[in-house]
Amino acid sequence: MTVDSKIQRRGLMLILSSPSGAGKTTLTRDLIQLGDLSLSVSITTRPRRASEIDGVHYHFIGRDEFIFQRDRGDLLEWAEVHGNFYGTPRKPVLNTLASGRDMVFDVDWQGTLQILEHMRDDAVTVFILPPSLTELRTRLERRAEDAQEIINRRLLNARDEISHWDAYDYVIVNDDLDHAFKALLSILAAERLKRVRRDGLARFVDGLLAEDA
Ligand SMILES: Nc1nc2c(ncn2[C@@H]2O[C@H](COP(=O)(O)OP(=O)(O)O)[C@@H](O)[C@H]2O)c(=O)[nH]1
Ligand SMILES: Nc1ncnc2c1ncn2[C@@H]1O[C@H](COP(=O)(O)OP(=O)(O)O)[C@@H](O)[C@H]1O
Repeated sequence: MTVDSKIQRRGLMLILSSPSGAGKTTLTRDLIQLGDLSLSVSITTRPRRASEIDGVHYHFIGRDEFIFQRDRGDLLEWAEVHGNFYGTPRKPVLNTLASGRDMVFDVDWQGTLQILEHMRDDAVTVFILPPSLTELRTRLERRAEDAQEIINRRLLNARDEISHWDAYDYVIVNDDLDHAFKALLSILAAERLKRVRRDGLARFVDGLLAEDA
């Protein structure tokens, strides 16, 4: 471990948004496999897809339970997307960031704006664009996880989601997956080095200046 990498800092919130099918879940999965970021597991009222595991991809809950948790103030943010409720449990986020570990969030533009309102300094926002809407349809159909009617609804919502692209710090066009992933890693690497995040820097510099060299 280098001296630089040992300087203490608070965890950051890497927030990814995109229209459905642009590749957020794939990019998030690849990031988590690196092992040094945690995924914020949302609660949702959406039915589970065949490939999804309860508690890993989402916590799948009923509408009444969602409203109960929301009204009790358990959520950092929440939104209704494609007719379902989604929300980010607050406690795991605050604990993880305080421990210095970074977190990845897959939330829509409404959730992103709510997080920015309260936690701007911790957040890094990235919008993922598809190379074209035709390719977006192809990806949703090839993924084959949703009924045609649900795919159509997601495509209809895509223009609205995309219209919020300019609220984000970074934008990546996910044409080639490898290229998009590398771009994401560059963003993460640079953001981890930001002076304002590194609480331990002042102490390190004090130590440097006090040295009797
Ligand atoms: N605001 C908010 N949006 C979420 C949350 N979890 C997921 N979403 C968004 O909900 C939308 C639908 O997600 P999902 O049902 O997994 O479908 P997919 O995007 O087609 O894989 C996406 O835009 C997600 O980013 C959350 O906790 N809060
Ligand atoms: N760059 C890419 N080129 C081709 N297919 C991709 C690319 N990125 C993702 N996909 C595929 O597109 C589909 C939708 O991706 P997914 O990550 O589920 O999107 P989202 O989470 O944004 O809805 C998946 O089948 C995924 O394997």
